[in-house]
Amino acid sequence: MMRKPIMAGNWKMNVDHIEATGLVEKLHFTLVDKDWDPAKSEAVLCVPFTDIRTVRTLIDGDRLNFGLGAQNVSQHDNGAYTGEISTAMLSKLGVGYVIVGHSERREYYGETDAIINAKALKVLAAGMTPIVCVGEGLDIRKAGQHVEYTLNQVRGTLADLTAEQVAGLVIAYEPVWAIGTGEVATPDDAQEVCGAIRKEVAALYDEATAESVRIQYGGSVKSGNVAQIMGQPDIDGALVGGASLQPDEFAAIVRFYQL
Ligand SMILES: O=C[C@H](O)COP(=O)(O)O
Repeated sequence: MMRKPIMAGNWKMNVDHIEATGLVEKLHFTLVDKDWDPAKSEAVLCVPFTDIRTVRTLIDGDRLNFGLGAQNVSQHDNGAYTGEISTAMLSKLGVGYVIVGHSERREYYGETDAIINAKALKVLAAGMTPIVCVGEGLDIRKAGQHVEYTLNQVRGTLADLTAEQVAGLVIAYEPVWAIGTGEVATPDDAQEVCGAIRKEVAALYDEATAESVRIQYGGSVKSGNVAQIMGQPDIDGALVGGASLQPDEFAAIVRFYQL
């Protein structure tokens, strides 16, 4: 089966809803100028909650070929969870993707595999696609435990998901030491773990599910290094932080698959 590549920009806590208008328009015009063919790859913007309405309106109004994503969601349906946002609220705004378990959520907000698993299940139940993040820190990498550590996160975060659900989701492998540091994993390093993730999905489910799930690499992806990383057999796209805030950079990354 041919997997459709997916390039997702994670704006993190940057860009207010006014600035979002400028960024989306610039990105759109850059891509249109360059004859981007959205049939060949998918582009998703994972924006702050406060930007969702604005970006949805721009996508609909200008018929832009971008998917819309959120960066987090509650694992609860509704109720007394001050400050939280539910899957129902997101899906009603036309959100299609939700990042769950980003390493920054794990590190600063204590999210465990069990919480991330609960969030992934809720996202799926609401008809959206989770982008489930996994990846090791520097100490684990130095100790040579990165593959086993990451696979353990995969097992924990995918618990109780059906084969059909896993076939449709996106797993983002982000070695924490490569996030926002300018330090990119080598193509072989990235492939080692992404290949192991696909094998693990085959072992947990079946070959067809493993062939279908899309696996992204994330960590200092830029227009200048995207080709090397995406050239690997088990890497189907990128989760891009810093470079997604620069329209020319992100447009070049999105267009990589049609060059
Ligand atoms: O979600 C995106 C990743 O954390 C990568 O961020 P970065 O491209 O700024 O290294």
